[in-house]
Amino acid sequence: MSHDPIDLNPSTLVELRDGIDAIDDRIHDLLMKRAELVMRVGELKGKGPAGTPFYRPEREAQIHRRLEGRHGGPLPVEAVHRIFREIISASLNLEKQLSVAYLGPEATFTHEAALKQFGSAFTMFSTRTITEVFHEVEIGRANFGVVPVENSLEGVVIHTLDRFVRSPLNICGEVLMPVELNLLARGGVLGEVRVIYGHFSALDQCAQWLSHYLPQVKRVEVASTAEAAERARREEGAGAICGPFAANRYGLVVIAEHIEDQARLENRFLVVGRESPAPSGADKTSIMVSFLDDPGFLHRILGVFAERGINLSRIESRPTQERAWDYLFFIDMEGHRQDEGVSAALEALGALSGVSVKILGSYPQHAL
Ligand SMILES: O=C(O)C(=O)C[C@]1(C(=O)O)C=C[C@@H](O)C=C1
Repeated sequence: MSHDPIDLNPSTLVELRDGIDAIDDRIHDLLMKRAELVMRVGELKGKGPAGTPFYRPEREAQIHRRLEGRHGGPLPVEAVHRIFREIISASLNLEKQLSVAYLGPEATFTHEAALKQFGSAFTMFSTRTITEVFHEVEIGRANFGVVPVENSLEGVVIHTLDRFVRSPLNICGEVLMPVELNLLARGGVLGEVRVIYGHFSALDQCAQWLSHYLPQVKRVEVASTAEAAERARREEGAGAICGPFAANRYGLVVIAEHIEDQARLENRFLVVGRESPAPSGADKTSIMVSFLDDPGFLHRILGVFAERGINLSRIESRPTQERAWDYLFFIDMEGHRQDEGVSAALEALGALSGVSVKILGSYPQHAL
């Protein structure tokens, strides 16, 4: 492809728009060329052994990290990530059509996380519970599932951890999303709000703001932020605490932005599936460990990682659901199970008598 150089210093509106048209033509041509290459990648995968994965989160993470590394210019890097998310999503759709189940209803934070991970070319459907997300993937009705696992204020989502105990699925990815909570309603006037609907954690996260600005207004707990938005859409004088994503979907007006009491809240979600991503260069590994209720055992387990200089990013304990007072530990560490240090630590852990280890997955650290 040879092109005329694009004039970056035009002076009139017509010339500026001519320049934009010329650039759009090139972007369009290049997108089609990229799609042709991706289709050839898809053909190679199709000829590979049965079960060769089409979705390659480690490769996608590398693409995003590489772009971030070369980024410069007026567009924010988040916009670049969003654009490439969609390019990759549409490209993968040429290789294979894949589906994703997420904890619904529509317009929840988990839905937003699923779109952030997979883009909009995937077939997506919601389920009512976390267990159903796992089930849909386990029986093959969805290729992947997205579930919440951690909220930086409320802590861990126990249903998700508990479900891993009896699920054959792997963790294939994580999505981190800053929490933005807004007050929404059909009309945009604070003084007209008579009742506020919200998920219990959203109400909790905004408690100070609500007490200060709307001390007399009744707060009603509902099952999800999406349900709160639905109620606010139907009821006169009702407000809902939701993210901006729900505001668009339910046609509500934002009355107040960022009403969360604590800045920089973050939610973490997991992608579950049957595939095991290859190393991406910056990965995490999650495991589940159970051991005899013996003094010093936890110390020995943690020692296995400390001796090898492996950084643990999270440790969470849960009752085993089998015997009272027996505990399971969920441990996240930096590195991929194929990395030398992590693989040696996992081997040493498995060799400790009285310890059983289940590897839940190695996956790229959140890239965007
Ligand atoms: O590199 C691959 O394996 C591809 O299929 C190409 C591509 C892309 O568009 O760049 C598409 C989907 C994969 O999840 C990763 C990357």
